[in-house]
Amino acid sequence: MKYQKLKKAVILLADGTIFHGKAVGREGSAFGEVCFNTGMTGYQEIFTDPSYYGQLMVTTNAHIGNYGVNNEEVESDSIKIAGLICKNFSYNFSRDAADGSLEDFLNENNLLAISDVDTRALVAYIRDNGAMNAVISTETDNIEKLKKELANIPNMNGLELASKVSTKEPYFVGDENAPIKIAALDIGIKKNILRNLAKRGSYIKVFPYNSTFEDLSSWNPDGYFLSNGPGDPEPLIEAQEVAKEIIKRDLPLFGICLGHQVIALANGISTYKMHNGHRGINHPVKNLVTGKGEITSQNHGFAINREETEAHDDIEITHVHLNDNTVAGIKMKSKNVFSVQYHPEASPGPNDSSYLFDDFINILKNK
Ligand SMILES: NC(=O)CC[C@H](N)C(=O)O
Repeated sequence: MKYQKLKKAVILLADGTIFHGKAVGREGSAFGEVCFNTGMTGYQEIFTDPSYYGQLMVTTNAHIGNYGVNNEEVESDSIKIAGLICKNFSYNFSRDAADGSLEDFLNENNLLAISDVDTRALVAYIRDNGAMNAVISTETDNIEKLKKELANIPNMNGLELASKVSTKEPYFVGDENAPIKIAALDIGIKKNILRNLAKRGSYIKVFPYNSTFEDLSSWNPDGYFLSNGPGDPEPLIEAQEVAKEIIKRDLPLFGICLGHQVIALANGISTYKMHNGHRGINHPVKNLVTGKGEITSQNHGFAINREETEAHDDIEITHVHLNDNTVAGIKMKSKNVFSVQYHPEASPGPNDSSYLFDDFINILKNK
C-alpha cells in the first residue's frame, strides 16, 4: 500500500520546536511563515489564494483531499501556498463534480505537502506562541542544516510580496459592453472578487501592482478597486500612492483585505502584524451600522490600528471582528471610499456580507 511507503517528514519551527509527519508527494524542503486555516471546506480555494503566498498552511480540518479538485474552484492559476501541513490526506476522493485528485494537483504544482501531523497540537502551539517562520522537510536527518537555512528566511513583517503574484500585463474581465467600468489594482487578486464584480454588471481592467494612478485613470473607469494580496501592506508605497490620488480626486474606491490596509495607510493610519492572524470561513464580524452579526471569510495576518482609526476625523469604523475587536471595515465619511478586512460572500445565507459588492456597484451606477 502506498501509505506504508510514505517518507518521514518534519516541521521545524523557528524557535526550534519539531513536529513530525509524512511526505504526501514530492520530497525536499519548503520554507515560509506557518499559519493555520480553520475552514471545514474550501481547501482548493485556500491553496490557490495569492494572499497566502509565502505561507506554510496548516489545515485544521481532519480530512484534506476527500472531495478532490475541480478546475473552477481556483482563486488563481496555480497553488500559492509555500507548503501544506495536514492530518489525514485522502488519496481517494469522491465527488461528482471533481476533475481530479488533490494528490495530482499538488504534484502538478510541485507542492511539498506533509500529512499525519498532530495538527491540533501544532495549531495550539502556534496560537499560543504566535505566527513564526518554519520549514517542512523530508531531510529528517539534517536538522542542523535546516536550522541554518531557516534562519535566513525573511520575516513576514516588512515583506513586500505583491510583486511576486501580480499580473505582468493588464487584462480584462467581464462583458465589455457592461454599463460600469472598474479599474482594479492587482496586488494579489482572487478570482472570486473579479467574478463578484463582473456578475453585477461591470467590466474590469486589472492592472499590475506597480501601475500609477495615471495608468488606471487613463482607461476612464467609473470606480477603482484595491485587491487582497500577500505580505505586509506597509512597503506597498506605489499602491498607497494610487489610493492617495484616488482619494484626493474624490473618486469611488473599494478595497478588500490588503487593499483595505493600503487605504488605511493612505489615510495615515498605521498597520501592525498580529500575534496570529484570522484565517477561516466562519469569522464573526459585527456590522456597527446595522448592529447585526455577519459570518465572514478571513485571511489576514496584519490589521489596521484601531485607536488611530477612531481618532481620524474623516473615517468611521463600520465593522469590527467580534472575537478581538480588531477593525474589520472602514468608510471615509466625506467620500465614496470604503473597505473591509475580509472577503465578502463567505458563507451564503442570511448573514452573507456580499451586499458590500452591491453597495459599491450602486455607488458607481448613481455616479
Ligand atoms: N487576504 C489578504 O489580502 C491579506 C492581507 C495581508 N497580506 C495580511 O496578511 O494581513
